[in-house]
Amino acid sequence: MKSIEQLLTKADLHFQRNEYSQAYDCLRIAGQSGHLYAALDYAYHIAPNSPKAAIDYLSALPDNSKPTVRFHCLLISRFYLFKEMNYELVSELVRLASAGHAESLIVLLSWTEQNTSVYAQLKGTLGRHNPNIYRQLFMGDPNYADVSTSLCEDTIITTVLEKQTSLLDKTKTAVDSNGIVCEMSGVLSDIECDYMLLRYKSLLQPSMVLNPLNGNPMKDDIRTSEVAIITNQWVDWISREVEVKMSRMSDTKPQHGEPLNLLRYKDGQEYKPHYDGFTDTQLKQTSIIEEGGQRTHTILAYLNSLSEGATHFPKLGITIYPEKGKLVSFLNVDKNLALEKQSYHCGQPVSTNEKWMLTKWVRLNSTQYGNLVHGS
Ligand SMILES: O=C(O)CCC(=O)C(=O)O
Ligand SMILES: [Fe+2]
Repeated sequence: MKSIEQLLTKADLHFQRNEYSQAYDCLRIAGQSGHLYAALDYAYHIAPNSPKAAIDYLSALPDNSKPTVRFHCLLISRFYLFKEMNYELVSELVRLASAGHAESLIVLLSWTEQNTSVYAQLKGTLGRHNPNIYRQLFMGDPNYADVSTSLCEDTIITTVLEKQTSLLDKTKTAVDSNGIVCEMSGVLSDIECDYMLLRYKSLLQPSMVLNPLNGNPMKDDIRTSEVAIITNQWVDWISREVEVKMSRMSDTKPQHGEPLNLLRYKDGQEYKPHYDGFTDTQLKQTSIIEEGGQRTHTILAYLNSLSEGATHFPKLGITIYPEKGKLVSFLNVDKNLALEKQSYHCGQPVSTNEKWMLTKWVRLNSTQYGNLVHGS
């Protein structure tokens, strides 16, 4: 019988030699011997193709009653197995939240209207159990001290399920007569917007664009913002939820998405007029084809509201100002998959304010990222 440390060292060696199945086998056993992160790595490795097996594996661990283990079972159920929030799932999330589990509380808060008693109860529970996370998310608002009642579980379950139904019933509005650009307000909750910004801002780096000649990322004056690319090692429940909302709104599949980009523009930064779709030269490059082919759609989400820094489509004469929680989607190609010339657009410069947003570029086919994060 090997120790956990020996198993992890062995897994590392296999990873270095690209021997993935042996490496994950070591993680599986290390997980069963009590190493939680090895167990989660293994579970997320098998979840895209075998979500049920991933949940069974986690549920059979010796520490299967730990909130973290239960939370990840629920996450796998929601995004890989059922692909929706159902009654059982929300009730278990509420039980974890009642016990003070921070991530469960944040997920539930993101599904709840502000200024309601349910919101105040969830906020209070987060403040009491996780004061540091509370302070970051609510910027020091000390109001939770007023709310001392315990969570009213049935009301929370009903609230979350009703919110899901109301979001599914929402319809997008075409902004131009051909429906190239569409918008939908109030899709992301304030908590989702604030959380995405706070959680991922530490990953910000200068933005890149793809070199039209060889497809390699490069710095260019055309795009001066900073960007955080939320790759699969950083995704969590909230970021996946945002992606699902973006894909519903644009009638695309979450599996076809590239990783989300979090963008920050400040001090005159901008994204000059450009196409998101690839040129014919870029489409001949294997790296682009392998990763799902042409970028057919773009979905933007604004994380704050501004009266500058609009997204502008000069050929369509459309100007959309950032509005917190609003999604905008547009087509980068026409019916024949040729570049949609009308999709030419820019992010206008900001002067006095910071502009925070998310961009999702969606490909014609599945991406490796999409399958890993949303199942196959
Ligand atoms: O900043 C904007 O409003 C547009 C961003 C954009 O065009 C992009 O990320 O592709
Ligand atoms: Fe763009």
